[in-house]
Amino acid sequence: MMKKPDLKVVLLGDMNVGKTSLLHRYMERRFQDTVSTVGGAFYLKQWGPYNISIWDTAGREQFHGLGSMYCRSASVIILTYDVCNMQSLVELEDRFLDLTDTASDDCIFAVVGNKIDLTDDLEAAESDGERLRRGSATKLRKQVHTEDAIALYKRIMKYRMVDEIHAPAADKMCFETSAKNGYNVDLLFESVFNMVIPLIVKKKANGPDDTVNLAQNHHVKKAKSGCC
Ligand SMILES: Nc1nc2c(ncn2[C@@H]2O[C@H](COP(=O)(O)OP(=O)(O)OP(=O)(O)O)[C@@H](O)[C@H]2O)c(=O)[nH]1
Ligand SMILES: [Mg+2]
Repeated sequence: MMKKPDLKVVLLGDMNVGKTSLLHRYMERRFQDTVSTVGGAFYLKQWGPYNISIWDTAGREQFHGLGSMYCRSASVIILTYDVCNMQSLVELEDRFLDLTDTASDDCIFAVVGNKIDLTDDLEAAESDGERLRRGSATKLRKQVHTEDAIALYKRIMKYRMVDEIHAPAADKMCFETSAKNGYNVDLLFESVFNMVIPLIVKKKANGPDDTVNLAQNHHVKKAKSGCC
């Protein structure tokens, strides 16, 4: 019998930023064609003795109403934007941040700039061979800089009323990734998993009723099948 998840991780962000691709890369170790997500989907990840559910949400406006339900009791929210699209960062604050009101009080936030392979910013994001084959003329300009993401992270902490001294350091919680070539993808998920383990331990010590609520999961699944 499957054990119920010990905690919940939710990916949020505008359509087309690469949420589904990041999850495929992490869970299936590959980059493949995606279709724009309808409603949401979840994966289960075994992390040491713990079961973590990872929820992929739809960025499309029409599914916006589901967002706060997906975030309910979440321990980690991964806010994802596209480094070549400033508007996708702006949307995180304007459209997605208030959906996280339903997350756990001690929820950890990560801000993730995906598609770094499309920019010249990070030579490490591709191999020499790839760079030679492609040539550098086709690279896009990076529109969102690390400092923009760090500033957003700090505003998120303010919004959540988390004292900066108690929050994980901004530079540790802002990542730049490529679902396409895998750059920083494992680092992202492994960092947040390691960070929430103390929270799992604390929740377990507080008794089973304080862990992920089954009734709530049931609710989410019903909603999911309803809209697919
Ligand atoms: N170059 C590049 N393309 C990417 C990367 N990640 C995703 N893409 C492409 O961007 C498009 C959107 O990716 P998805 O993963 O479907 O985006 P999403 O955030 O799940 O979108 P919604 O489900 O509509 O919210 C697809 O064409 C992907 O192939 C990346 O790291 N680099
Ligand atoms: Mg998707």
